[in-house]
Amino acid sequence: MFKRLPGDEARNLVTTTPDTAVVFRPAVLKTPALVTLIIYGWRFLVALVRTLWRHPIASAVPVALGALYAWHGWPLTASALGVVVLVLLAWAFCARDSFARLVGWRLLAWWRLMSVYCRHWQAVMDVSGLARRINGRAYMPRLLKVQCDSWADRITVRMLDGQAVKDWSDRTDNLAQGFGAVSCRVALIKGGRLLLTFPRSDPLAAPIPALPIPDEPSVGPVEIGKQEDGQPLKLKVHGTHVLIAGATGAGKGSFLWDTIRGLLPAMRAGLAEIWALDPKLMELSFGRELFRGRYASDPADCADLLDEAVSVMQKRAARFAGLQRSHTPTVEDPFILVLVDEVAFLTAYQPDKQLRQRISAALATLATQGRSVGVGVMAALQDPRKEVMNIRNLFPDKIALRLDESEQVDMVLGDGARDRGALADHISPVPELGAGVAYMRLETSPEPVRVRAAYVSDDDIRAMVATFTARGEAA
Ligand SMILES: Nc1ncnc2c1ncn2[C@@H]1O[C@H](COP(=O)(O)OP(=O)(O)OP(=O)(O)O)[C@@H](O)[C@H]1O
Repeated sequence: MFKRLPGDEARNLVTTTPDTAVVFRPAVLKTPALVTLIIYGWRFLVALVRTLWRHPIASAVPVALGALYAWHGWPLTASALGVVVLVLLAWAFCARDSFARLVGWRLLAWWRLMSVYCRHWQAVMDVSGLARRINGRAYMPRLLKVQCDSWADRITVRMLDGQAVKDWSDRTDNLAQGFGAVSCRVALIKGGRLLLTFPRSDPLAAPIPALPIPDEPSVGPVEIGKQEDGQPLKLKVHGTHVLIAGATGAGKGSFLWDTIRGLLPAMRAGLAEIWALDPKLMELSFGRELFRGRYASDPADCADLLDEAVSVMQKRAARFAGLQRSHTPTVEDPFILVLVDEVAFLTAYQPDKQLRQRISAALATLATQGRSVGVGVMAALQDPRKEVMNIRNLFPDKIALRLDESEQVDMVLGDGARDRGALADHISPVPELGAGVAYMRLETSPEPVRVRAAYVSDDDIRAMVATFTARGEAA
């Protein structure tokens, strides 16, 4: 009561529910002034000790300067302050990273705490409906900590007793607007504590040019773009299956071509093969020479290629049985990535029922048994509905580019993904702003991550073909 409504205010409060005549009048307990003073004194002492304990250096500097001023007057204090500032500047100049880690981000966090979060906390909590007033008493979620890095502010919050993560994830837009950020992400740290992430800048705002082809042959994770915190986006393709969904023009082709690009050295070394299915005849045909004959566009040929992949997979499984439980790529048993552009052409829109069933069965077999023997599937499609792609749950890793409807987000990324901040239906349809931008949900982490794939242009593909095919090697 003291904390929220000091003095005599509480006695004047009357709360009524809007639709009934029920009236709450808080019971006011008169507290002696001495008790109030002791409570405030105790709180002050606790806060002081906590500050000294948590920030010994930051506390020591003003104390030392104050002592210097008291004993030696302002000239010596001003000189000492100047020295401190110079040392900090020299540190920032010479060792930027350590300065940022130990001083810069902490100062920024303090500044953001004071200037943004403390200042607007009560208003944002009240207006967004996350604070509660019961019988005249205010219950406010507690702001515990603010941390900053080069990309975002991360705020640790203690929820009110009885609140659910969903209460917060339903209000991410209110929180983002309230604190002047473009978006807000909510993640549970432990029971009752949440981490709110407010990005301050967007490293994905501009298209990313094609990344250099790696020097070393590797089957991944393949670097294909950037994550929203500015870190490289490395996509695991070996030992998993990846489903990519996005509306037309969302940039699905970038994910396919970035992956091919990253695997080129491994393909040249014989450690990887890409088997390409291109029923739309638009995307992968452009670099078909890269696939060394493992390319099909006609549905019947696609079915044959898939059956062949199943047969390789089953032979491997028979050889590996009892000897090894996971696959290591070798020239004899390379990693095979079956790449399917617009898989719905084969599984849903294919008029020949027999062919459709054959293709669906082969894809399901690969997706259920392939990853431990080094056969992976990466499939792209526009329409993620179950009628179109009934095996979408067999893909452990999922990527949602721009989608037309909010319900499609959970269809692609799994239940609750949109509540956790995967706003794939909000990605801009303007290619410069939104093409290649996606939310990715991996088997190993339920939190969707916003990413952008690098753009592999037609010229890049031509250069890849020229360098990595017999034509290029002969030249
Ligand atoms: N990663 C990217 N960064 C920037 N722009 C991109 C990116 N990927 C694609 N684009 C732009 O968006 C356009 C559409 O891309 P793309 O053809 O890959 O989309 P898609 O999802 O495959 O569409 P569709 O399903 O119709 O084939 C491209 O022509 C290009 O201009």
